[in-house]
Amino acid sequence: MLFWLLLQYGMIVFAVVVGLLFTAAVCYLYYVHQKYDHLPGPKRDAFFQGHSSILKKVLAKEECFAEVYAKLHREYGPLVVLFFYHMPFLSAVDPKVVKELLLNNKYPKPSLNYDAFRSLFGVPFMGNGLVSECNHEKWAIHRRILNPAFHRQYLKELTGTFNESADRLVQYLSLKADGKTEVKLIHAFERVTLDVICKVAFSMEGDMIQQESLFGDAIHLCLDSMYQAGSPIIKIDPRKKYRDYRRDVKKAARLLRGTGLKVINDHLEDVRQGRELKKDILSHVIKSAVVDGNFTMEEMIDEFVTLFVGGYETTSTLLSFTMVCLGQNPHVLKKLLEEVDSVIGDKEDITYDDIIKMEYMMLVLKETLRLYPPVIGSTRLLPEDADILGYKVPAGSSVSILSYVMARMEEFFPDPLTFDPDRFKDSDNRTMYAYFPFSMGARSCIGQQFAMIEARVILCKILQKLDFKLVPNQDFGIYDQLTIRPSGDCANYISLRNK
Ligand code: HEM
Repeated sequence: MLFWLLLQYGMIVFAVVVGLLFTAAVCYLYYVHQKYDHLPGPKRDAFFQGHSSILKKVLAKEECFAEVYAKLHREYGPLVVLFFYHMPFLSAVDPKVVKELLLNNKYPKPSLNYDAFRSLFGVPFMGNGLVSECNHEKWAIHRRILNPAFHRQYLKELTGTFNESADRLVQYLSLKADGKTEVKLIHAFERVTLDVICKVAFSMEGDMIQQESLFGDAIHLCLDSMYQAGSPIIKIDPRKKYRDYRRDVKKAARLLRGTGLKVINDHLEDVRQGRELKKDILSHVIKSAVVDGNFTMEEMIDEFVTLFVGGYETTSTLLSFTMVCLGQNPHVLKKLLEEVDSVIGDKEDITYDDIIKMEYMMLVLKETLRLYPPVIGSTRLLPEDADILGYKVPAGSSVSILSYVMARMEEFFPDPLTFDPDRFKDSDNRTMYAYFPFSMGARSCIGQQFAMIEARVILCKILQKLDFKLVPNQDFGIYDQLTIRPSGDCANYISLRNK
């Protein structure tokens, strides 16, 4: 009898607690909605999930985020808000907002957005490396130490290493250059950029181009899981499929950090043995850690993984999209080949001085980054209430500024969907804050020079020796996985060039 009374009492208490929690959640969500309901944007599909149909389509890879926002901005104007569950996501596409948010250090990166960079299902990943450190003072110390390693002057001295990797790529592609084999360039570029980052940044041994590499798969898996972090289900779903997924992601994160630990220990051993430090980017971190104690071991591993991830997929994506654009625009390819032949000719070692003469190639890369910026934009946190384009936006909001969307707007780039490298020859102030594939301001990409040197050396080498023809009727869409990349394989028929 007493048992039943207690059970009934317990159930009443439980129902009251659940009821209170539910009411609190409803009130909270109502309060959050009220704060943003004056902003433009589509109607929410559901009170709790917000714009869940959009999120579902994006996570199912039916649409990419950048395209979703591009459509919304066309419909609702330069400021748009979407709700994913209780979280408002604002996007602004206006040069004044870009300038204010990106060039002003008072707007930090929103820490919450970078949680998925720091750890994956509880296993450390990029930690508080340069990309994900949101405390400005802490970030500034590490950035100051790493800046010289990415300076043009320093990278100039490493052009030989870029050449060696590009030569290995040409060898690899030449083996398939029979004019009829479909070669998936996307994978070839992933291998070469992995090879470059391993050698230039970390002096790692081994040929990543000829060998199947575990690292590429590990990075893809980690990027995918960072992307999927938008869905809370994936973190807790007990079904085998999701348990296996979480296990594989954790294993991949451990592989990358474990490799970092080994590479760092090799460098530290050089210091202990009094040997000269290797001429690579990691040595700048090691020197600073040993001399000034500016990095702990965990922080060094954070930077290792950050550079590994940041430096590999972005540049391979740029190369893949460039080859798609060149294949689709034979007049551009012809002009570029003329430049390669006149500046490089049969030269084997491409120097920094050679590549800066390749002015048209630079325009081609810039135009590719306009249409296909691998990182679609940046996000900043408003520390206090702000007026954005005439709307009051509450403190604590995250506002995204999307290079992908702005660089495809007619008002900044006439006839935006046409691939026209010459448009950058005389670009004016209109485009100054509408084109920022490497972001802008203090938190802009540290690897911009690195990527552009690498891309030019690789393009020069492959165009010098090989002919490319896009395999017709393949998928030329965009695949969104945190960074964007071609949804197809960028398949080409390759033959040796007949000059
Ligand atoms: C085409 C190639 C690349 C593109 C389009 C690109 C783009 C970007 C963008 C847009 C950001 C800002 C991200 C944000 O706001 O959260 C960024 C940051 C960063 N990128 Fe790149 N990136 C490229 C290549 C590289 C390379 C080759 C490296 C390293 C070797 C690199 C390392 C980094 C790092 C460490 C940051 C964080 C910088 C900081 O906050 O101090 N990136 N990149």
